[in-house]
Amino acid sequence: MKSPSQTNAIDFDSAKLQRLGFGQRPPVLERPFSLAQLRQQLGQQLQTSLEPQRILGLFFREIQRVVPLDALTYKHPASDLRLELGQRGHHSVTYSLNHEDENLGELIFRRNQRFSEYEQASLESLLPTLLFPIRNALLYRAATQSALRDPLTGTGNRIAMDQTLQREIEMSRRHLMPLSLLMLDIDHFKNVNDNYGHSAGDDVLKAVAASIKNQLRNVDMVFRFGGEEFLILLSNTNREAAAMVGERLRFAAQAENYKADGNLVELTVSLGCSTLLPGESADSLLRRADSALYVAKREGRNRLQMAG
Ligand SMILES: Nc1nc2c(ncn2[C@@H]2O[C@H](COP(=O)(O)OP(=O)(O)OP(=O)(O)O)[C@@H](O)[C@H]2O)c(=O)[nH]1
Repeated sequence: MKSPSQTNAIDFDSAKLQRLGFGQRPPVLERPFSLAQLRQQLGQQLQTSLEPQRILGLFFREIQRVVPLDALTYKHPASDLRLELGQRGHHSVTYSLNHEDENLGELIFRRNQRFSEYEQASLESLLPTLLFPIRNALLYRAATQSALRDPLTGTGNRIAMDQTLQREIEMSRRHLMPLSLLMLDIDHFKNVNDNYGHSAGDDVLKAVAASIKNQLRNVDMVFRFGGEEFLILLSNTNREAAAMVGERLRFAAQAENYKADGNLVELTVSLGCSTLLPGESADSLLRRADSALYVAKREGRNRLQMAG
């Protein structure tokens, strides 16, 4: 039996998505459109994606058939998720999404005109169509994130780092933007374990990761590279700017008092920094940062070494 060609498969999918209103061009919004019709349509459409951004984007677009809006905000702090769609508006109505005892986030509808009671009732009757799609999307997000996170420190793990580094290198080439990398290692970390125990060492590792994340704009670019080693990817950052970030991280680590088994410990970190060269591979970029880190250690620790 001949298997369907890829072209056929794509045609079928796009036709199906088109019928559900996912065409490339946004459909002309027809009004009036009954609430019951819209509820039915949303019930089908919203379950075709597991991405919160996509689900809320569709919801935001479609509900405007019955309630014109200027903006929609969705917040789910437990998933570290905040999405903003549209512009700001003076008036707002807020709903908390709950399913049984589970909090599925908060939705804020905004616009410059007051919401009438009828409009609020309409929104309330459409909100249930979001519950299961959002719940599935949150579960999916949690599952994919846990596969990509280091459970101890909450930073990205090695798999996430490999994927992100490759993607950032491609972006850097395509958009002709610099890309730098910092490799950070805690100095004499073995002493913390030896003096206070492994579990106290774990607490210190968590605190160091938190201190690194506090100093950075994009916390999604911090990865635990090895035991007490972290890797920080700095997109659109040249050598000089990366050196400044590296020094900032070094000062922050030194300024902080870490708690190990109830005792205050002072720590320093050493860093190696490399900036992507034309045509350079991910391996080579990592190797150069690692060699620079080795030099920083050899030359006395608590320092930043730039790769040559
Ligand atoms: N508590 C804890 N310790 C870890 C973990 N992973 C690695 N380590 C410890 O990190 C220490 C690393 O020690 P070394 O590689 O000798 O380096 P160091 O003592 O930091 O010294 P320098 O890097 O040379 O400044 C070892 O004691 C490891 O057991 C972890 O997940 N938790």
